[in-house]
Amino acid sequence: MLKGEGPGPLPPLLQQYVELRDRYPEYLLLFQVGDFYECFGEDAERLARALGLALTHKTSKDFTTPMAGIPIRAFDAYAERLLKLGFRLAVADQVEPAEAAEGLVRREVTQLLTPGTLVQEALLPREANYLAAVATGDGWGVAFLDVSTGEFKGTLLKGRSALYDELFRHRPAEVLLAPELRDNPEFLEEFRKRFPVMLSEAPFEPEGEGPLALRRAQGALLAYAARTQGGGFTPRPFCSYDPGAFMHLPEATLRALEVFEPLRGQDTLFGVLDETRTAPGRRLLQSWLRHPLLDRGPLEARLVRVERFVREGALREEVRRRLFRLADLERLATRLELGRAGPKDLAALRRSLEILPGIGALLGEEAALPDLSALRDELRAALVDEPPLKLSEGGLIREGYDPHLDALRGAQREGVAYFLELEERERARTGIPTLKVGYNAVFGYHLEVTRPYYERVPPEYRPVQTLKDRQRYTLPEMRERERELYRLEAQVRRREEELFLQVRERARGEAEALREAARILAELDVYAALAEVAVRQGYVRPRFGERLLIRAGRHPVVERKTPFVPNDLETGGELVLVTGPNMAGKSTFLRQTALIALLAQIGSFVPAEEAELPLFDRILTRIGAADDLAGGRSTFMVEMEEVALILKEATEQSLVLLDEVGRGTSSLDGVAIATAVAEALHERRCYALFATHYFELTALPLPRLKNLHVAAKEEAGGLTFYHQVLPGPASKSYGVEVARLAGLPKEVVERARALLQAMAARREGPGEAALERLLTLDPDRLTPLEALRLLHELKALALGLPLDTMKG
Ligand SMILES: Nc1ncnc2c1ncn2[C@@H]1O[C@H](COP(=O)(O)OP(=O)(O)OP(=O)(O)O)[C@@H](O)[C@H]1O
Repeated sequence: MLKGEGPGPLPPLLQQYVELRDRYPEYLLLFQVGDFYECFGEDAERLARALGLALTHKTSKDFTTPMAGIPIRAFDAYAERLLKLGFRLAVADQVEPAEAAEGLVRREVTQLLTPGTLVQEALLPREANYLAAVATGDGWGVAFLDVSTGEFKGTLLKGRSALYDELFRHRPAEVLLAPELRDNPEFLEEFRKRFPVMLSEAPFEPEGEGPLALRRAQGALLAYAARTQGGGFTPRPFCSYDPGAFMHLPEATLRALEVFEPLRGQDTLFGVLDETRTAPGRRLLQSWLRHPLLDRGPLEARLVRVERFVREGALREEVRRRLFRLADLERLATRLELGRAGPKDLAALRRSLEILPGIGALLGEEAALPDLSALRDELRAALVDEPPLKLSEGGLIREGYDPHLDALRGAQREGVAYFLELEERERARTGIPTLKVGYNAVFGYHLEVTRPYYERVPPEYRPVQTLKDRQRYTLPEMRERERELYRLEAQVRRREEELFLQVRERARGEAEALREAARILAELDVYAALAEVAVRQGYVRPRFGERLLIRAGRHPVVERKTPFVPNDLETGGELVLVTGPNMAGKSTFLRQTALIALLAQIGSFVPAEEAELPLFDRILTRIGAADDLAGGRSTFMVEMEEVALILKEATEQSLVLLDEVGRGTSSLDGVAIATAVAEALHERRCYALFATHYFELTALPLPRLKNLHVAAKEEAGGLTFYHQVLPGPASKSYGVEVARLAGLPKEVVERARALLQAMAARREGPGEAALERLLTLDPDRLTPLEALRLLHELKALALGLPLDTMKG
């Protein structure tokens, strides 16, 4: 029931509201009343709270209820906020003109809006906008649907972590979980922490082909899309893909390399690369970054295309200039199919089709664009230059397109001309110089006479309205003419609508060709964008081979902000240890190597003077302070889990980056773990870069160990960082020096220096000291307490620590 006060029955308007609202219980119903969308009762309170709106009251004779609303003209902005706040929206519009209604205006729900099923350009992000569904069965089935483009795909995965990686790659806006997952509190809790997105419900009835889990996921997506799109929606054919066909980029890697999202600051790899000029191009570039290729053939093919645009600057510029004016043809094709394309959409389509042949001519064979000139000509002939936003506004079909419409408009013009002439005629006839023909919504056309001339008003004038200083009249012949005009107006509107729908139908028939054009143009856009970045930033075309050789490599994101010191790397799959003081640039060096590899495997040029790279099957990373995403686990625990996964997955074709593994525990454990991990990586024969503070590692007796260090120099004023990577291990750690630079209190720095010296001295022979102490005592004469104290003492001696640090 509607929360309200008063004894009476619900007023009819609210009755209608409640009926519609109850049909969409999971949605917030926005109910059109004139120029506003209103909510009533508790929903009004929710709406007002969410948007910070004033809450008013709807009051009728003996009923009152809270009311809050948003103006329709500001709908997009409010809807976007509401969706972000986690609302699903049902929009109930008045579906007949208020004048035509007998009693209450008819209202219907015309749109259901949820974050994962949007097709409204104004509400959509520029990225792909996925709805995902997850089900279990013979594995983990996950399927994705982008309603705005019709993209529909999915895959069967073996385990939960693969599922998380796949979801993380696609960043769905909304997720449907099968009942067995939704009802599993442990799964649900973990899932919600990792993916704070809207979870919605749908039946998981199997649809399509393939393993059961995948069919169930597909079924859920189709059911949900059918509900929100009102049945008119058919996705593109389902594409079952194999994540193993692409380079494996786990969530940890995408995060650590800041591919799409910054860890700190705002800059990302995508941000640097995104010189695309069209929305489909932008989405394609994102998709390439999520799915780097494994095979040389297609990569070389991409590189050839990028190289052409690098070499031919004028061509690149010209193509990019034209691409800029293109509409999002991919999403437009979907709106055509859904019957949701408006006059502006068709105008944008026309503009785009006018640009197409020019691009085709510039590129020749390379852009085999479908011929859409017939549709273009049709749109040119049919639509006025600047059509209105809404079909109902009228005035969108061009003169000369349809003889019938032209005839109606001709008659309409004559009708209007009659009223203009009427003014002249009646002035002459009555001798009233101020006589005017006017129009208003209530009385229609009328004759207006001011007070001084009342006496001259002829008897056949029929008064319709009296104002302070003027009277309004009508004539029988005027009434007739007016009715005729209305009739013509309605006919014109109807005819325009008919013609518009015909043209839209024609365009809809070309939806597939439009998608094809969009696909080709998106690729062009990405090639041109990658070339643009390559030229601006001085990238080179990478080669693929056995060695990992990078000459004068740079970090593509860091180099945009600071003067960058380029660095070299050459390895044939050795374990490369990188040492050097904190802040020297070890992490940056590791990251830039991985970013160069990633860029090469999407077919991009890379920030270096020369680069030869193996085709990596995966990039695995353990870098930086691990945020505990799933909650409850310590930093060290997360770190070890990541290392475990790396050791499990790394192959000879993998690029592995480890940054300071073992930091999160005691230093002895840390060294031990780091050493064992280094040995295991060495064993795996993967391409590994291992940055560490443990100098013990640099001397490990491993045949394929290579030491590099990042140079720094101690000078009078402290440390100078050169950010230069040089052969061999670093000479010492400089940790205390960096601590001083960071502003640790002077006395603490002094104390640390002293301790460091003491420990270094004792480390010469810590075993000796412990042994000596052991030999001087008689175990039989010790109390248990003394024995315990002694054990602490021995341990301190063995570690070379001062005794007073080991109390307790
Ligand atoms: N080659 C380079 N040229 C210019 N600046 C660099 C270079 N490498 C790193 N830097 C800058 O030096 C700073 C420290 O870099 P980074 O975090 O890589 O150091 P680190 O050795 O990994 O430090 P820590 O051991 O404390 O993690 C950063 O601000 C980075 O921008």
